[in-house]
Amino acid sequence: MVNGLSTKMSIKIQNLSKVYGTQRAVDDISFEVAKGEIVGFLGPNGAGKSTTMKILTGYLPATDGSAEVNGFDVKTLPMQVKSSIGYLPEHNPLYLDMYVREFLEFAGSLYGLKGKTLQIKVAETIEMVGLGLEKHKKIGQLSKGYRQRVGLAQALIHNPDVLILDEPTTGLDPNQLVEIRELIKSVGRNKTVIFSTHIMQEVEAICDRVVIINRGKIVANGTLSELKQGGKGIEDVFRELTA
Ligand SMILES: Nc1ncnc2c1ncn2[C@@H]1O[C@H](COP(=O)(O)OP(=O)(O)OP(=O)(O)O)[C@@H](O)[C@H]1O
Repeated sequence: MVNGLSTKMSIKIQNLSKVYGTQRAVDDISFEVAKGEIVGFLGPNGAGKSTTMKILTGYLPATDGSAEVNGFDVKTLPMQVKSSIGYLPEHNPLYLDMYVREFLEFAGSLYGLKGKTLQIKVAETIEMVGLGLEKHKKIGQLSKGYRQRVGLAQALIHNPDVLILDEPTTGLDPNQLVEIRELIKSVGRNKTVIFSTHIMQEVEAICDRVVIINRGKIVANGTLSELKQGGKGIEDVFRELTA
C-alpha cells in the first residue's frame, strides 16, 4: 500500500529507449510508479527526463521498449493514455492572447467536456489552483507563477488519474515556489504524480520516492530514506550518482 491506496501500477516503463540520430538519449530504462505515489524524476541537464515524459504522454514515439499509463500502452492505446494523464510540459505553451477562463474552456473542450459540465469543471479547476482573482485576465498579463497555475489547471481540467509535470517550479520566485509545491502536494493526495525538478528541497518536501536518471540510464530508484542511508543529504547522493 502507498498513501493508503492500492499498489496497482499507474506508470510502467519497460526497457525504454529513445535514439535521436546517433544519440541514445534514453537508454534501456525501466521503472514503475504505483497508484497514489508522488515520484520525483531527477537528473542533470540533458539526462533524458523530458524525453521520457514526452514518450509517456504520447508526444514522442519510443525507439524501443514499452510505456504504460493506467494499464494502457502509449503506442497502441494513445487516446486512453491521453485521457488518463494531465501533462504540464517544460516550456508550458499557453495562448497569451486568451483569457484564463477562455483558455481553460478550450482545454476542457479538447477532452470532450461541454455545456454546463464544462463550465462547472472550469470553475472548480480555477478554484483548485488558486486562480480566482486572476481569472478575468489574459494569460499574457499574468506573472510566471500564475501562468504555471494556468498550466496546472489545463493539466487537471479533465480530472486525470496521473499527472506528469516537467519542471513545474522552474523560474518561480520563492513565494510562488512554495505555493505551487503545496498545490502539487494537495492535488497529489488522490492522484499519481511524476514530476521532474532540479530543486532538491522540493524532492524532500513533496516526494514519496525518487528516480534518478543520468545520461539516459536509471542510476537510483528508492524512497528518500533509502537513498539517504548513511546520513547523506539528497544533494550529495545526487552528485555522487551523476558526476
Ligand atoms: N528533438 C531532439 N533532437 C535531438 N536531440 C534531442 C532532442 N530532444 C532532446 N535531445 C537530446 O536528448 C538528450 C536528453 O534531453 P532531455 O530534454 O530529455 O533531457 P532533460 O533531462 O529533460 O534535460 P533538462 O534538465 O536540461 O531539461 C539531450 O542531450 C538533448 O540534447
